[in-house]
Amino acid sequence: MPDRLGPPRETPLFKRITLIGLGLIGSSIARAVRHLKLAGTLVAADASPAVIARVSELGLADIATTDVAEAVTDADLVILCVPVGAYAEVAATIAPRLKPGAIVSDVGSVKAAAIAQLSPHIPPGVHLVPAHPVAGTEHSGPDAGFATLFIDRWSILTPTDDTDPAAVNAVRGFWRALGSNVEVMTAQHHDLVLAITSHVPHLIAYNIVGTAADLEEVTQSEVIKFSAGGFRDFTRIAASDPTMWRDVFLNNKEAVLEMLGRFNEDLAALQRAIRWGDGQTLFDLFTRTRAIRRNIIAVGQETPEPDFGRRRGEDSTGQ
Ligand SMILES: NC(=O)C1=CN([C@@H]2O[C@H](COP(=O)(O)OP(=O)(O)OC[C@H]3O[C@@H](n4cnc5c(N)ncnc54)[C@H](O)[C@@H]3O)[C@@H](O)[C@H]2O)C=CC1
Ligand SMILES: O=C(O)C(=O)Cc1ccc(O)cc1
Repeated sequence: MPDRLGPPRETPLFKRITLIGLGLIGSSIARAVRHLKLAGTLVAADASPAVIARVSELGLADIATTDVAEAVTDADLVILCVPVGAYAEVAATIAPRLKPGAIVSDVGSVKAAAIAQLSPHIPPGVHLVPAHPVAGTEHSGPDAGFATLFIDRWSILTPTDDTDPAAVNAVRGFWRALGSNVEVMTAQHHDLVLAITSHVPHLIAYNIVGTAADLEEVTQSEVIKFSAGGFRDFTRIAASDPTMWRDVFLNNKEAVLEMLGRFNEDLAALQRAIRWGDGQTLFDLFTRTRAIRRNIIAVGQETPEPDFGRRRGEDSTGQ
């Protein structure tokens, strides 16, 4: 699988791109946009002065500012890369400064709530094209980003029926340039699929690490000391950003609760199989799940072993 971006473009895709939020995802986009010369001018805006100082030190943008409203002036493409809980505030701040014809997009992990929070603020003549790159790590902040993050990953676009197809195509072209495969679906479908493939797995990781930590007292600290591979993999996921994940669960409530209901039923069936010594049920499930893992690796959506979220080039300790 290619782990490099292609050569820089002769002509930029957009005259002016503004990224709002320069953490893991925003700074990864900034690095790729700079490398590929996708923007005539790249503007970076973040509410945190420390983040903006770091963006300037790292040379991630042509202009770096804490003035979010000023940052979108004359932008052709604005991408929100902030936690979903900050969307309404950011949208209200930028709305009066968006120029007609501009595209507003985002990278949020939930989509129906993203649209609900953004669309009331989008002025007539400005195009909202919600997006979600299904790529990331447990790290946060501008130092955590890397330009190859999106290569061979999926980016999902969730336009509404009213969205201008030309604007959807422009955003599709942007993510294709960053190396992603692009799929279009409804926000509701996205939220249901991601609830089971991403959100519930994170909740399970947070929960099992929390349960183990609570058991530390009775086991005299042996839980962490003797943690085997499986538990260690959960601790990586459970190290993910608390603000971002709080916002994901608060904003994809129905789908997560629906999937948790299914999960609890299946867990109860496994409990029953263990209680009654029904080895066949356990064996059949474990055989099916092993095939799923092998298939994921075969289609190249995963690095093989042992830590599927690590950056390309990192060793298995994530260093
Ligand atoms: N972390 C991951 O693996 C992935 C995250 N996402 C989505 O990307 C978005 C950003 O996540 P990360 O980059 O991981 O977060 P991060 O915590 O690394 O960065 C977020 C940045 O937003 C800034 N920010 C917060 N509120 C703001 C406001 N009101 N105005 C301006 N700036 C503000 C913060 O100062 C910070 O620099 C989230 O919506 C998340 O759901 C999507 C795919 C993967
Ligand atoms: O680090 C991991 O394993 C992830 O699952 C990263 C991730 C987190 C949130 C997303 O919306 C998409 C990808």
